[in-house]
This record gives sequence, C-alpha cells and structure tokens, in this order.
Amino acid sequence: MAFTAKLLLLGSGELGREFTISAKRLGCEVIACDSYAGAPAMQVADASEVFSMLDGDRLRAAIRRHRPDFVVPEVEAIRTEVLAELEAEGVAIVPSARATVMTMNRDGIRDVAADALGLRTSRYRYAESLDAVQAAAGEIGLPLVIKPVMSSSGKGQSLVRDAEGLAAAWDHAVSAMRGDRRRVILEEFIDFDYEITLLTIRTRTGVLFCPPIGHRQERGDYQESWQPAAMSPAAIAAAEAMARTVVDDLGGYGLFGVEFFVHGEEVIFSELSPRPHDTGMVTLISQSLSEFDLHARAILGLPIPAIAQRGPSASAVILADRASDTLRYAGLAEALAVPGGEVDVRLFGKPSARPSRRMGVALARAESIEAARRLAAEAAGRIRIHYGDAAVAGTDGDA
Ligand SMILES: Nc1ncnc2c1ncn2[C@@H]1O[C@H](COP(=O)(O)OP(=O)(O)OP(=O)(O)O)[C@@H](O)[C@H]1O
Ligand SMILES: NCC(=O)N[C@@H]1O[C@H](COP(=O)([O-])[O-])[C@@H](O)[C@H]1O
Ligand SMILES: [Mg+2]
Repeated sequence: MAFTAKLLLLGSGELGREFTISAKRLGCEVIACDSYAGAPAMQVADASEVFSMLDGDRLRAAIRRHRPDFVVPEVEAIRTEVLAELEAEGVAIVPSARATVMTMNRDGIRDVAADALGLRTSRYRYAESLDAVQAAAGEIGLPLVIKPVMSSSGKGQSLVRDAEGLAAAWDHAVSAMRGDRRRVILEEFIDFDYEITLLTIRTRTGVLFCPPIGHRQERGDYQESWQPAAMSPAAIAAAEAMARTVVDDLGGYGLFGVEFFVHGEEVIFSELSPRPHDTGMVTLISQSLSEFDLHARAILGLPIPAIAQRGPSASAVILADRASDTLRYAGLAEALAVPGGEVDVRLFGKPSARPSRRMGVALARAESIEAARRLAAEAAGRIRIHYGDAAVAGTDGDA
C-alpha cells in the first residue's frame, strides 16, 4: 500500500481517534498505541500496539521497530525523555521533543511560561511532602488549587478553602497522580470571569489562531465548550501574543491548545497541550477544518489557506456514572432529533466505563452561542448508557 506518511500515535483516546480519521483522509498510515486494547483510535487505525508508554524500553523499542515518519503524542502518560533521546537520533517528534517534555509535567511548562518567558500566571509553589504543602500554602494564601504535577483532566485536583483541607488534598493528589513523581503544584485560586482555550497552530509559514473557545469545567474536567467565546479584541490580542511566545519557545509544527483564565481585561496563562485539546472537539462542528485536520496539516507541512467559521457552536460531554465492562448506548435517535439547529454526536467506543469517564460528546450549531449550548446539552442528555448485559431496544451491537 502507498501512504503519505507513517504516524505512530502515542495515546489512542477520543482525540487520537478523530486525529487518526483526519490523518487517514490525507493518506497517512497510523499505528495507534495505548496501554489497553480496543482504545478508540485503535478501532480506526491501520495497526495497534498495547504497552505502557511510561515504560521507556518498550516505547523506544516500538519507535525503532516501526520507524515512523512522525511520532504523535496524544496523552500525558509518556516517558518523554525517550522522545528527546530519539529526536537527537533524527526521529521526528510532534510538535517537538522539547514541547512534549516541558508539558508532560505541570512544573516544566509553568517554569518555562512564568520564569523563562515572563508570562502572567497564577502564583504557585511546588511541594513533595505534606509539610512542604503546608509551608507553601502559607506563602500562596487560601483558597488555592492543588494538583499532581503529572495528571490531566482534573485527576487528583482539589480546591482547598481552609488549612484543614490541605492533608486531604495532598492525599488525593498523591493517590490520583500518574507516573512516579510525588510532587504537587499549589496554585493561587484565580477567581476568573471565564476561561478559554486558544487553538494555536504552528506551521512552517507562521502561527495561526482559531477564534477563542469558551468552556466550563467541573472537578477539573471539561463539561461543555463553545466557539466563539465572547472576548474583547484587546483580550484576544493579549492571549494570542502569549500563545505565540510560548509555542515559538517550544518549537516544532502542530496544533497547541493554550489555556487562559480571563479576569476583567487581564489574561492569565494557565497551561497548554502540544496537541488537540478536549475542549476543541467543538471544532468538529464549528470550523471547516477541525483541530484534528489542522494538526494533521501542520505536521505534514500542508497548506492551511483558510479556517472557515461555520457559526455559533457548542459541545457537551457524555459521561459514564459507574464502572462497567459491558456497555450499550441508547437514545441516539432522540439526541439527533433535537430541534433548533444542527446536532451531531460522537461516541468514542471506549471498551469500559468508570465514574465520570468521558464516553462521547454531543455537538451543535445554532443561531447563537446560548442556543448551541442548549442544544448540545439537550442532545448529550438524551444519550443513555446501559450497563451490564440488559438488552436495549433500538440499538444493536456493543459499544
Ligand atoms: N489556579 C486556578 N484557579 C482557578 N481555577 C483553576 C485553577 N487551576 C485550575 N482551575 C480549574 O480547573 C480546570 C482544570 O485545571 P487544569 O487545566 O490545570 O487541569 P488538567 O488536569 O490539566 O486538565 P486538562 O488536562 O483537561 O486540561 C481549569 O480549566 C479551571 O477551570
Ligand atoms: N484532557 C486530556 C484529554 O481529554 N485527553 C483525551 O482523553 C483520553 C483518555 O481518556 P480516558 O481517561 O477515558 O482513557 C486521551 O487518550 C485523550 O484522547
Ligand atoms: Mg487544562
């Protein structure tokens, strides 16, 4: 078979699945890797590999065996030192080994953004013990947010309002962290008016931006997102300038999801993903080229002459509420029949559920952001997950 390029995808969740579809449409061969079999991207890729990407030897062996044109990280659970080592040997890491190393742990990107680049961030300290947490909290002040330096989607994150809450927050962070570094960040709580993701594309011919994406989070995990987010031209310009500074520092080509808090006219850098962002799934309905198409084009060095906006759009997540290995979905017809705009759904096909695991997303476009958010939430609410072996009328096949 003839392919445009061979991509080794490290992480095969919902973001990797949509990216794989975009890359395959451009003629790429995709080998999807993750720590479990049957992951969403594996279902649409050419081949798959199941291993822990935190295991440096196995990661190195997989890259050497496949000899991909590009290694495309998709999750925040990768032994990125190995990517740096292989980049030095000539392997192309997306967007760059430096970007993956610096963003894999929160302390890396925070030190780059706040110290090296001088961007406005929340005040922060790191701690590796409960004693150090207590001392750092004294310097930051309350309320504050505690997160493991290695985690994503809000795992291990707590908002601490009083000193009595520090021990529980430390325990929660340590028990939910990914990887082997018992280290947390304490951040000043920012009482923001709203928060956004600025999709920033670094290409061989310059840096491009998508209109800001607004989002709402619960437990540190995204619930709904919308585009465009209402934001003053001055605030957009400030966010774009900061995003450009940080992606130029990290280097390489690809799409980045740069997160900001906005308080009045003040724009505060939070963190970034050197890859498509979960809140950016709204671009599956809002833009002519989704964030996944844009990532693929930037990686392959293909032109992006225009990113057309289709109109006010929103996404709303479909979450599981318990653990189960046997799942069926119902209500798809009802969801797609929500009136008032264009509605679509993505069900990710994750082989098992756990409480709050994201299983799908509803997408909507309407005449206003308010209407699009209402439609997406309504559609997401109409999808029902049935757990166990019980037969569900109107659906067939397992998820
Ligand atoms: N310092 C802070 N002040 C106020 N809210 C915060 C702060 N830090 C995080 N949050 C809230 O928690 C959310 C998740 O935080 P953050 O993005 O740092 O976590 P994450 O685990 O990396 O999430 P993801 O991987 O989904 O981006 C933020 O989008 C914001 O809503
Ligand atoms: N905020 C990061 C994010 O959304 N990442 C996405 O979630 C998947 C893991 O989901 P899982 O935990 O349900 O396996 C990742 O593989 C990626 O697609
Ligand atoms: Mg985040």
